[in-house]
Amino acid sequence: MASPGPIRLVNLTLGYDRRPAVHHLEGEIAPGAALAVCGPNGAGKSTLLKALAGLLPPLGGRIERGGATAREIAYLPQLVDIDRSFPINVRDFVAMGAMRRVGLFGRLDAGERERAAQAIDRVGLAGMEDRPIDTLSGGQMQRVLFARLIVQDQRVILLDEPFGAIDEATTDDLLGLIAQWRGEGRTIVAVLHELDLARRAFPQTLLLARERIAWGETGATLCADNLARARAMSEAYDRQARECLRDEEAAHAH
Ligand SMILES: Nc1ncnc2c1ncn2[C@@H]1O[C@H](COP(=O)(O)OP(=O)(O)OP(=O)(O)O)[C@@H](O)[C@H]1O
Repeated sequence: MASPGPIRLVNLTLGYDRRPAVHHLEGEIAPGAALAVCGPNGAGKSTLLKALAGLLPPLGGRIERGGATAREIAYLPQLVDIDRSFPINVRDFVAMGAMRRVGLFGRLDAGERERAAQAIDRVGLAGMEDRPIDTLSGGQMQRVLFARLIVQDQRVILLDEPFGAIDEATTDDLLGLIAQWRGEGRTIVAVLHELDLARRAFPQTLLLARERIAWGETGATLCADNLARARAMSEAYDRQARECLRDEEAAHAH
């Protein structure tokens, strides 16, 4: 892999319909870092990941991707956002990770097929290659999604709540894979709700509550003081948003 530069967030403001959801973020993700993004519900964590993946243009500021294009970044959305009704089996779904190399309608050569088979084996799903993905359990589906990430083989990997609804055994297996990716020098950014997982497996954490509360070594970032500030910030923001909404409704009523 070519040696990449850091990912830089420069005065980054993100939002929807011109309404900011994340304000004036500044920070840097070093190549090979494993960064957890934590914070209350609605803090803007998924919004930040979408922007890093190039799926949401900034309202202000910018993201510098250290020489990589957004397409060279692998992104795993939340499981609930993935449409599983598409009729496709495990083998073909995992092989789709090779799309950037072979093109949308390109033929998979023996090397790519072997790569997909190895990835399925690595996540512990050997023997399930022919299963349609809509018949998988939540944990099995998460393993399939990680297998597709292996095939994608990108140096930056973004994970939105990868351990959301999965049991301890699956979590441990997937944490093992993340450790392997780190050993290979890849950069990992993961939205995590369980702070203990961040403390266990991610040396760096960004604590987000619409803005940066803290960003640094995980233990120090997730101290009681910072967590209380994040909660207060988030509650104040929600209160303010509700008041704005009331004002808008009142304006409409007249
Ligand atoms: N597609 C959208 N259109 C409009 N507003 C959105 C959209 N997606 C998210 N938002 C708003 O942006 C804000 C941040 O949401 P986001 O999903 O990034 O938070 P989060 O930290 O990931 O939350 P959670 O922990 O609940 O998943 C919220 O107020 C949310 O309602």
